[in-house]
Amino acid sequence: MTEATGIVGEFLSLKETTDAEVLAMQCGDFYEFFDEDAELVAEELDLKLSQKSSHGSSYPMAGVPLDDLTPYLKALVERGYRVAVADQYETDEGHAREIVRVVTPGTLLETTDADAQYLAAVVEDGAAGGSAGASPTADVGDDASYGLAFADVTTGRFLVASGEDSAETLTELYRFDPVEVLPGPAVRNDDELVQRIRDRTDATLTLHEAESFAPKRAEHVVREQFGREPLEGLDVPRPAISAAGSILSYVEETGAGVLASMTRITTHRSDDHVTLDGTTQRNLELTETMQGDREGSLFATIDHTETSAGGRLLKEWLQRPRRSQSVLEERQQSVAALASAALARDELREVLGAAYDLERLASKATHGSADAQDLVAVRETLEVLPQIADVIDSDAELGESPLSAIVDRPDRTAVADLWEMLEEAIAEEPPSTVTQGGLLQRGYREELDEVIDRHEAVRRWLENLADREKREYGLSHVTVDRNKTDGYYIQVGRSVADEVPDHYEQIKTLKNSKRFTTPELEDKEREILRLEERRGDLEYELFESLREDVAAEAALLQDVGRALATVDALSSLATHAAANGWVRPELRRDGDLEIDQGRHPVVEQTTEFVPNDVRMTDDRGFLVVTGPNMSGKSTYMRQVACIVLLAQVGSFVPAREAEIGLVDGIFTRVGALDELAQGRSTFMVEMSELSNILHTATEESLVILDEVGRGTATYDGISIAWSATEYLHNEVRAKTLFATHYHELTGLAEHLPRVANVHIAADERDGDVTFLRTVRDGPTDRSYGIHVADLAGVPGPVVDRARDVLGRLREEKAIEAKGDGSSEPVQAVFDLSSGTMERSATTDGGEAASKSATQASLETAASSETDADREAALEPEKADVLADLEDVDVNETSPIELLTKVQEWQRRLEDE
Ligand SMILES: Nc1ncnc2c1ncn2[C@@H]1O[C@H](COP(=O)(O)OP(=O)(O)OP(=O)(O)O)[C@@H](O)[C@H]1O
Repeated sequence: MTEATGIVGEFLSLKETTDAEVLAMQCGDFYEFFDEDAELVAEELDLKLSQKSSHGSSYPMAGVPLDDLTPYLKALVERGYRVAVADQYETDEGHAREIVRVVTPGTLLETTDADAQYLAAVVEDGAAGGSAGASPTADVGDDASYGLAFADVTTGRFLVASGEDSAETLTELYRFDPVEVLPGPAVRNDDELVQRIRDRTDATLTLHEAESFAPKRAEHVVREQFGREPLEGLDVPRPAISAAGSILSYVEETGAGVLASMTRITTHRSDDHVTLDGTTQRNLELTETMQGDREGSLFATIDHTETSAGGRLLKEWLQRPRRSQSVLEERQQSVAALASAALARDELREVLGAAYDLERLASKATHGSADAQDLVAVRETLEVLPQIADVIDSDAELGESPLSAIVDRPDRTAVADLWEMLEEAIAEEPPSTVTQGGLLQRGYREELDEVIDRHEAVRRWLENLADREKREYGLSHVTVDRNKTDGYYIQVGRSVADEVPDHYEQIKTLKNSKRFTTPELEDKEREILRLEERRGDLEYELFESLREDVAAEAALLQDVGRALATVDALSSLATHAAANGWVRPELRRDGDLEIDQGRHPVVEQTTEFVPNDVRMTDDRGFLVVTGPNMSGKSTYMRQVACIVLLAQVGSFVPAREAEIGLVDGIFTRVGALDELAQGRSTFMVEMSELSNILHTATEESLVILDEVGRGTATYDGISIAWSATEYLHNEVRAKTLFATHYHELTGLAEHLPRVANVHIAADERDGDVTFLRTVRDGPTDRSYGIHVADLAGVPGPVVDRARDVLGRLREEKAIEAKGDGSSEPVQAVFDLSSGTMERSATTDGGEAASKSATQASLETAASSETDADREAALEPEKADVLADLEDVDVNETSPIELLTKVQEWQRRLEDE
């Protein structure tokens, strides 16, 4: 193919200069895509493809009108493409084109989504040594530390953070859920970490130039942006500065033009926040359900915010619960005041309804994309602040709450000044285009008023010209109009065309009329065109400078936006609390948890919920939760986690009364639906999550374990569950709720002092199980697994036999409990491989226990004689099934396999 020249050639050579996947190049009134790019956008965006020939070759071409680029850009970026935009400008020699912006997921300003849109950078601390080629357990134990920076170009938020190891770093990343991540030089070579970032976030990974991460250069860039002082006050770790510097250089390089909206740098300290890893956020369905729906998540349930900024903040609170009692109590005070002031709260929410997203508007103003309507939105939102303050002041309780300080934080005089400036400047209902005039108020600038007056005068002269001509020359059928080719003209009906005065110059003859001009009309035409241009230019100039004045107040707008969002988020919490009978929890430092009549915040919305108590104190910090399938174990445990989390958001909680010991982290290990979808082994995931918890949780953490060990053969499963319990109890000492089907674990309560059993009660009458959903102390007293088999129609003899087998297994399987030293361990030994009891050779106590277990097993064996008789009386197929049942080694078979076997037996029995 010959080298393309002309427009296609220009496109292809511009494309070579960028690493963006797609280039949109302005050609007059269109943005065009050529060649492969055209094919790609045609495919992705359903655009019509045409052909453009250049130098004997033909190239695919697609285009969108100039003003319509935004939605296409957005769609491409949301699909993960980086899109370069080249604009056209005039030069002495004609047109030239230049790439002005590369739009990427993290620098997309045109978002319509209310969520924060973070661009993140992750840098490994060089001093700590490389972790490239980290082991699969890099989640824990590797010694590299990391620096992180997060920027939201749509709101100007800029934060730095650090991660002690890769696990903490991933937790921070998940907390901010970035849309784009810039891995630093060492991080990008760490396949394991990169893979984990990909797994745990939906972010696009972008390789930004390595030099921008260089400590000296990064520090310089950061100081240029934020000044010297904030950095010194912040005590930001070195790799976090590198991360911050690279983000700033990236934002600058991609041409988003919003650097000025990044007015402050703040540190996000993980110590201030409750550790909440990605798995836990998913398990507790914080912002989306396990199925990925927003509806049904905790956030969707409690979100009654009126503004998108308020919703964004509330979500941030949920994702980043706090640990400081004073911060939380301050929020609680506001929620309490708002919850009891129903009328004032409604009023506040109504006023808030008129507020726009000021943080976003500030970014648009600095970027130069805010139009006059956006500035009206700024003005109207600034009005909201004093109105909110008035409502708060008018209610005694609200006035005394921290809400007053929240609305007083932004500089109210500066707000009033900015409001006044906009009020005087912007027209009442300006158009959305900024180049066609009508943007500004009369009286705003004398110079503009003069131009407008003259423009209006000429316009009126032209408007009245037809009437004047009719009157003066006695002409009927006269109109005055303008079009592109003829300019202004006087049009006279053909019948009277001969009666026109001499100074009329004919310019066109039409079928029924003739068009004329006059020297005076030509003068006026020149004048009006000049004035139109002048008015447009002047208005745009004034508007631009006004927009710059607004952009200069970005920090103020962010303050006001934040204050309004805070009031909105707090009102939302109060609204939900009032509507659902939630109470203010008492926050405690001693770690005790006492929830009276607690409910699950989401499940209670759709179900007649049976409230339950929770008591976890120093002497019962580990609850083994048992109960039949579907009885409500998971719900109960998640309810506890959600209540603690809500309390650490500053919210009220669904309970009659609650005392919440503050935690430093919430860890959960629940089913692994989503990992299954990613094709990873369930059991491997289960174990790496467990390992993570055992390493990371502390005495101040809350741990929720649902069915640990289920993913492997029963022996392994019980052993792991058992030893994890001992470790959590003895070493970690975290407050733990552990739901299990391994009845064996309930025995631990007798040997480990802080372990207590609770069970979810079920009532059985006439063969039917009724789930009572009530949590009671003590273990379940029967095996409902077999009961479920019974309910499912497994024949009576099989069920009976299963009960016997179970009874034997239980009695024989005594396992030594390893205590924390404060109580005597019980010792009994069951030879799992042979299925026989052997005497323990260790302690006296052990021998005694062992003996009694042997005794019990003998008794069971005796009673099974009758079963043998019963077997003999069965038909052959039933006997076969029974034989198979006996052959099954329960301890070497996973529950899934067992279930499959039961199904098969059922089928065989039905076939009979
Ligand atoms: N306290 C309650 N009041 C009313 N409904 C409840 C309560 N607790 C749980 N439920 C409902 O009971 C059903 C089963 O709950 P859950 O999944 O927690 O049971 P489970 O014991 O964990 O089951 P499995 O052992 O099979 O995992 C759910 O539909 C849940 O909404």
